[in-house]
Amino acid sequence: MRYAQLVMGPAGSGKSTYCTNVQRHAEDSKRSIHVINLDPAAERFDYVPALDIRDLIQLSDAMEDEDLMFGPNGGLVFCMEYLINNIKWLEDELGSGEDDYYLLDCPGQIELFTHMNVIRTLVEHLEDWNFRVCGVFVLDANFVLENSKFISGSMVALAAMANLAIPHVNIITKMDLLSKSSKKRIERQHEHWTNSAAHVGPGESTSGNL
Ligand SMILES: Nc1nc2c(ncn2[C@@H]2O[C@H](COP(=O)(O)OP(=O)(O)OP(=O)(O)O)[C@@H](O)[C@H]2O)c(=O)[nH]1
Repeated sequence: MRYAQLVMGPAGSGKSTYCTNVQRHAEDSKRSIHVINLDPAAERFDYVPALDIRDLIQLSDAMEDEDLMFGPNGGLVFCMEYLINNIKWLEDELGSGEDDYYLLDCPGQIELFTHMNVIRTLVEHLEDWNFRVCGVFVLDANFVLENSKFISGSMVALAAMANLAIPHVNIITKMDLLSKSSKKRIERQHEHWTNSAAHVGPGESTSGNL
């Protein structure tokens, strides 16, 4: 069995930083976690990638093609579909190791996860190659401080979870940038949800205001 975390979330939410820190944490405890860059538009990241989609295709390849004439979003979707159409490249690069652990650092285009098939197809391939895949949805702490952003962030995470149908974990990043009082508010609310969820019965609902 092999393991993979599909690290997704809006642009700039902290996906690459999460991958870097998890990889470093693993190194500190003498374990090896490989990171794959799946963003064909990535310019820089601090981890050492075991694999990089840019060795297969880069966003500029799609955008500079005079026949395709893609803009940034269309170009990115084209690159991800190109990966799926050339999935043998990924299969060969991954080889057939046992107990390997990978983090897949995905692009920030949220539609890839919420209502397109491309990432779901990628997950199906990984499962065929004996991977157990978990979704890790990374969300900036600002998304949980304001009610409207909280609803939007929760809905996007939920849509990704429903579309991909794999075990799913949400992670709030940039907590260090919050004031003490904002952190306390989030902690209080989290406690409220955890307690409510523990006591809620079938057909009942839980609610709370931030
Ligand atoms: N203070 C702080 N900064 C963070 C944290 N996580 C990420 N950042 C910063 O936020 C910025 C974006 O982080 P990335 O890890 O590149 O975000 P990303 O989701 O990979 O971005 P895209 O690949 O563009 O979608 C960088 O400047 C990071 O240093 C965090 O937990 N705390």
